[in-house]
Amino acid sequence: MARSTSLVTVAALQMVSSSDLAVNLLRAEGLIAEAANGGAKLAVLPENFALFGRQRIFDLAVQEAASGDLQSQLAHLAAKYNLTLVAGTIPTPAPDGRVYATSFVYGPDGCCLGQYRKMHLFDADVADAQGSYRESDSYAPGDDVVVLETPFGRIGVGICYDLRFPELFRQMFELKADIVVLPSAFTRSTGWAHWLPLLRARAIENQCLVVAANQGGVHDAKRQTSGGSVIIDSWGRVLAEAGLGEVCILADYDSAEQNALRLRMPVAQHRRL
Ligand SMILES: O=C(O)CNC(=O)[C@H](CS)NC(=O)CCC(=O)C(=O)O
Repeated sequence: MARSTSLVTVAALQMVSSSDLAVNLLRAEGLIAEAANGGAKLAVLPENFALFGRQRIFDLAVQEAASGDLQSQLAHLAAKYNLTLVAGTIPTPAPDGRVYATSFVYGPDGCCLGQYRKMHLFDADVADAQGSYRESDSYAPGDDVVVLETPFGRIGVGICYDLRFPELFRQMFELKADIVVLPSAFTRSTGWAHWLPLLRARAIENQCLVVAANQGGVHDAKRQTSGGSVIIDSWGRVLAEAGLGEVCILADYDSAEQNALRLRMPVAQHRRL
């Protein structure tokens, strides 16, 4: 039977990134290839997929600003595998000497469709081996909400800790986002408690597809991430879900079904605030 034209296969790529850029890139390509083989037209990499850990982010940001080498490689991967690639995050220089956690999005022709800089920074104390997270020591916050037009829908981009701020996703909804992508590196303790319910809430309240790609494993003695990368439809159904480890999950996004839901229950028109 012919596949409905309203269906598009999407992928969340879960990694256990290390501080070895070359190895991380090879693994990312392996997962992108797997997504393409599964028919994916959209693939989402996790936060800090290319370089996990703080030591070399400034070097990489400066190097990237000078050469753009990593960005060219990512553009090339999108074109090679003929898909829209949400390239997790990489560090880019901020004017105050810190870096932005920047998510570049590439179309299947290798053109950069846009970029989003993480707005909410994870300065929190957590009951794990690391204990204290002070992301704003090295990262500067972005200022702009980003929703990008693609042939299969409008894509809103959020990153990790942003998930805890529903007003950001509401703004994406106002900008007519159909799909929300969320590259992440949730800690194991907070992720196992909050990741899935927060993601399902964002999908349900904004009637959108959510494609959340997390880190999922042990990165060093103090840092474990929670995995559970997931694709959730606008009804809140979990269409595909990972455990731990490096894995590609796939699901079909049905835009016709989502649009029908938005007509049956037009929450966008019912808002009072
Ligand atoms: O630091 C790195 O190397 C990679 N980046 C991260 O891990 C980021 C910033 S520390 N993690 C989060 O935002 C976790 C949020 C979270 O876990 C929650 O909201 O509960």
